[in-house]
Amino acid sequence: MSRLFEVLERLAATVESRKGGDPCASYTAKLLSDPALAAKKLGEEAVETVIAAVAQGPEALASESADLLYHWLALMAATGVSLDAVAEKLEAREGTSGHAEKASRGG
Ligand SMILES: N=c1c2ncn([C@@H]3O[C@H](COP(=O)(O)OP(=O)(O)OP(=O)(O)O)[C@@H](O)[C@H]3O)c2ncn1[C@@H]1O[C@H](COP(=O)(O)O)[C@@H](O)[C@H]1O
Repeated sequence: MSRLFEVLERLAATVESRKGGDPCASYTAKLLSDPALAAKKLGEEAVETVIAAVAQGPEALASESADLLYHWLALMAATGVSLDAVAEKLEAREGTSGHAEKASRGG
């Protein structure tokens, strides 16, 4: 697991470094310059991940998951949502069962 986090940390830094870059030279810069495009691409990658999970097997799922995580990092950077803000949300949920949280909303 720590290998994934190390890769994600490097990738997040690379994504940040593309801010203000040339969209013709960098696909990441293209996503960062257009949050709607970044959101659309994330949606596509999410669907492709689901298809891989239900119909294509572990290798495809790993590959689509990598696409998904890259595009998610790009969307966060494109919209200015810090990774710390996401971490804060996850931390606040630690120890709370999803069932209990849903019940507290009357679900
Ligand atoms: N991890 C990735 C990564 N994963 C996927 N992709 C790109 O995401 C795109 C995915 O689009 P699709 O699957 O829809 O394929 P497509 O049909 O060719 O794309 P579209 O024409 O629809 O945009 C492809 O162009 C992939 O190459 C990535 N592009 C970049 N990175 C990382 O970002 C770094 C910086 O990249 P640049 O900003 O392009 O220099 C790279 O060194 C990598 O580490």
